[in-house]
Amino acid sequence: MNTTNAAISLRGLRKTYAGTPAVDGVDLDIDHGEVFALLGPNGAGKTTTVEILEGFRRRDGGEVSVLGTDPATADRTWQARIGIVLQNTGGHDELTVDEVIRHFAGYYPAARDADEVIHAVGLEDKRSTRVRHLSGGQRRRLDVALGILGRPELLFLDEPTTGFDPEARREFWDLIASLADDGTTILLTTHYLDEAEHLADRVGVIAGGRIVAVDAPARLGGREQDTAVVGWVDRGSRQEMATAEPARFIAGLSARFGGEVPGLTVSRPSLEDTYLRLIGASTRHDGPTEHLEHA
Ligand SMILES: Nc1ncnc2c1ncn2[C@@H]1O[C@H](COP(=O)(O)OP(=O)(O)OP(=O)(O)O)[C@@H](O)[C@H]1O
Repeated sequence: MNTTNAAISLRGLRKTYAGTPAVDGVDLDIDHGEVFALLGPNGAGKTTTVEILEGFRRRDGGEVSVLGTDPATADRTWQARIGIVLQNTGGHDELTVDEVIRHFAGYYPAARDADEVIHAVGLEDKRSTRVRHLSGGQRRRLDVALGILGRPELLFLDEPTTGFDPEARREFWDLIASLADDGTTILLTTHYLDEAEHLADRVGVIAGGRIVAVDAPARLGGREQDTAVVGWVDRGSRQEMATAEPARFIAGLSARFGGEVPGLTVSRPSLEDTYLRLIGASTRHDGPTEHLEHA
């Protein structure tokens, strides 16, 4: 297996539940320092894949290397190098935010400073609040705080901003960007396409347990080569033209209007359009998958 610069390397990963494949031959390399978003509809196999990488689930086939180690046989030293934010964590209801963070800091050989972490996730106002009194979004921030406490080289984030209000999501994105700047490798799953577009160096789309596309968000599924649609207003009526050469077309329009083009817009398929096309194509080939969910 080629693991030269890969923080994560998968070859032919397979997992079957009661004879039904949930992950069906996944090959993937994620580089050190990369932010990688795994996208896919409900039931696509994201959580199963990620939990195998985290060492929580056993695979039925394939090769897996995470930070140079097979998670199925990894020890505590390896565990201390990764950070995990699961979809639903609970517990510690009677402790305060401050107590929970200081308690878990004790488990790591070189934990981040508790105050620094509380500040990073924006829970300063809640440091003396018991966990059971936190809102859903605040609990999620606490989950993230616990995930980054041990200065992980590799951070797994499973739907990290579900339940966040828009401002909290932006703040969280800044936090992830700063962790990435420090060299942390990040694998996140999300149903928010804008989140993937904002944060990820590359995205992988998984459907029916198979990877159907991997690329930078701007290039996924040939997006950057897709036809652009130029819109404008001519004598009060909206016009549109699909073109592979929008700059040339707009130059022609501008000449016609003698300068500014009224109501000019240029649009290309959004990441969501591309994602839905990829998922749709996969669904048609593989039979029905479960419901789509996206923000
Ligand atoms: N413990 C389990 N036992 C049986 N089937 C399971 C188990 N965990 C997952 N599955 C099935 O495996 C498939 C993949 O599930 P998985 O949770 O990996 O999907 P996902 O992409 O994370 O979905 P979501 O976006 O809803 O979180 C689904 O069909 C699911 O029903």
